[in-house]
Amino acid sequence: MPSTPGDDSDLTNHQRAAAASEHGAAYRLDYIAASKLPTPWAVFDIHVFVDPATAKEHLLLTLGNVGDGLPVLARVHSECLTGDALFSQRCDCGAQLEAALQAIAKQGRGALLYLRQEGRGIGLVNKIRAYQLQDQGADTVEANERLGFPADMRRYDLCRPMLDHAGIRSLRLMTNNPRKVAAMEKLGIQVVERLPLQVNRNPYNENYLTTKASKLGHWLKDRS
Ligand SMILES: Nc1nc2c(ncn2[C@@H]2O[C@H](COP(=O)(O)OP(=O)(O)OP(=O)(O)O)[C@@H](O)[C@H]2O)c(=O)[nH]1
Ligand SMILES: [Zn+2]
Repeated sequence: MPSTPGDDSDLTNHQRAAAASEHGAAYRLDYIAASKLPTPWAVFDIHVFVDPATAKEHLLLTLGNVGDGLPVLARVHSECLTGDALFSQRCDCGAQLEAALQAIAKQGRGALLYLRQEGRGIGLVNKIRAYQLQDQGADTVEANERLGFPADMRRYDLCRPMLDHAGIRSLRLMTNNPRKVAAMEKLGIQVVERLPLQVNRNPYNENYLTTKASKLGHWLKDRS
């Protein structure tokens, strides 16, 4: 298992988080603070939480009254520094983030959970290592496996304290990932509707998206 200083991923975080929620106990996140987050599309409320098991910060953006018991238009988004902040076209993350915030703004009500689970949980350093293997011909799943990681190491039980904090019990979830829908339902969060979020298919992410559909089970149509 590769491990370097600054490698924030990985089995260590995963094991710490798993230990923290052992025996079916509710996952614990500490709520720290909230403020306003003006974006080009709406002024969101931003809430920051810290995971005491991993010291990772996780964010919840809300818009409007989401604690009224009605289903909430929502996106559960895993961190992708390259896509979300650096405009990478290797994946669809940045475009999905923007589209989700725009959809919530249009609705005037909704929530976005920004989970610091970079690289499907393997961390930034290992994601770039995985990209290097992909440059040599591996697909996104094979690259993870060659590095000694499972295809997807993310966990979603940390969503529950964030949703509880906002009083959210049911979702209209924007995702193409069946694991996210199943994970929410396992947490006791009802998914009343699953909304596809297919944006920015391009020559650089064509293979990545095809592999997501064939190996990770994503609901993706050929064209977006
Ligand atoms: N290990 C690895 N992670 C990647 C790669 N490309 C993108 N990622 C990560 O994959 C994750 C994508 O997360 P989400 O945007 O929540 O997407 P998803 O779970 O595929 O499902 P959707 O809800 O349909 O978007 C992020 O953590 C990215 O950093 C890759 O090639 N290898
Ligand atoms: Zn990405």
